[in-house]
Amino acid sequence: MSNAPTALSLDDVHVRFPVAADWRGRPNRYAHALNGVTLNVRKGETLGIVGESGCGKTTLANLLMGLVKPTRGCFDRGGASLQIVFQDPQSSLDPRLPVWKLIMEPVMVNRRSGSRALRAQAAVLAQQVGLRPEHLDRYPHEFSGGQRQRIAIARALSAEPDVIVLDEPTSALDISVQAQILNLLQELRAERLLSYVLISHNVSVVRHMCDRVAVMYLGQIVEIGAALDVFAAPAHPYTRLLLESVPRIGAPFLEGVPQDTELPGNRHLPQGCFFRSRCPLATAGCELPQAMAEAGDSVVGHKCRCHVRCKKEER
Ligand SMILES: Nc1ncnc2c1ncn2[C@@H]1O[C@H](COP(=O)(O)OP(=O)(O)OP(=O)(O)O)[C@@H](O)[C@H]1O
Repeated sequence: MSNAPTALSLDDVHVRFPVAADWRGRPNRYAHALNGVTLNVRKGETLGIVGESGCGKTTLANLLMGLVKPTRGCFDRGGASLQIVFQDPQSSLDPRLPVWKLIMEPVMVNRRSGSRALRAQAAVLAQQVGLRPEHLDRYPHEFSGGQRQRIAIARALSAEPDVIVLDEPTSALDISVQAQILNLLQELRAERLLSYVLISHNVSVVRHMCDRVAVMYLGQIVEIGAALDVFAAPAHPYTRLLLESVPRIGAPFLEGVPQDTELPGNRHLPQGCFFRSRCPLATAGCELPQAMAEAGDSVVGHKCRCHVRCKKEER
């Protein structure tokens, strides 16, 4: 997998959103959602994106789907076609359309096939995702959450994408249904040689599904590597805390972080390492900007953005 060709790549991508304007209406304050993301997605892999709320995961998904443009840097789709599966199938499916039209909608805009041919195609896709022929003429409200997500997956497949962005694809589903949907996604990836970008705050879903994982903090990737390596030996202090923190009601997301430390906002980006103010390993050297460099475990492709935890920096 590490030698697989690249499906798409991002080079030093920045995205900022205007959040305030001067008296002439010109933006003068920004939310810095992505701050230099460099990343490639390989053909046939599942790349996981993890990080706490507000780190830029949705902005990254929207960028991949062409819904937001980089303010700086380059996004090269390399000719790949992309589709997305959203978290909540309840709101992502048009309630007025029957299942077969929902499934074929992404291609109906471009193709002039007759409705009989489209329906036949929908039947094949429905069967591949575990729906039955009699489901084709029903409407979304007649289905359970898991079945609706199967419809959303069939819909994404109908456009024959190279890459599917999975934005929290199972977090709206009952635990018992989550595994079925994840297994279905795994089977479809193998059958169709798809690439997935799996965005999730659920570390165990990423561990189960992904070949590689990228950890985001305040719009930057702070660690990337084979999922096995990152989970076995997390290098960046943020990743360590993220993996150690067990979500509990009322508990802070990062339990190892002292509670009197300030969470830096993305309107005034910190100098140096973005995680510095919350980091248990912070030293004077963290006041300098941190570059991605090989993590100290000598595993090829395992990189992190921390001078304390890296072999040497690639400046
Ligand atoms: N359209 C927008 N206008 C202003 N700020 C935005 C906009 N979209 C995102 N942001 C800001 O950019 C940052 C990243 O947001 P994003 O939604 O990408 O994070 P996230 O990791 O997906 O969070 P969550 O898991 O809560 O959805 C946040 O601080 C957010 O407030």
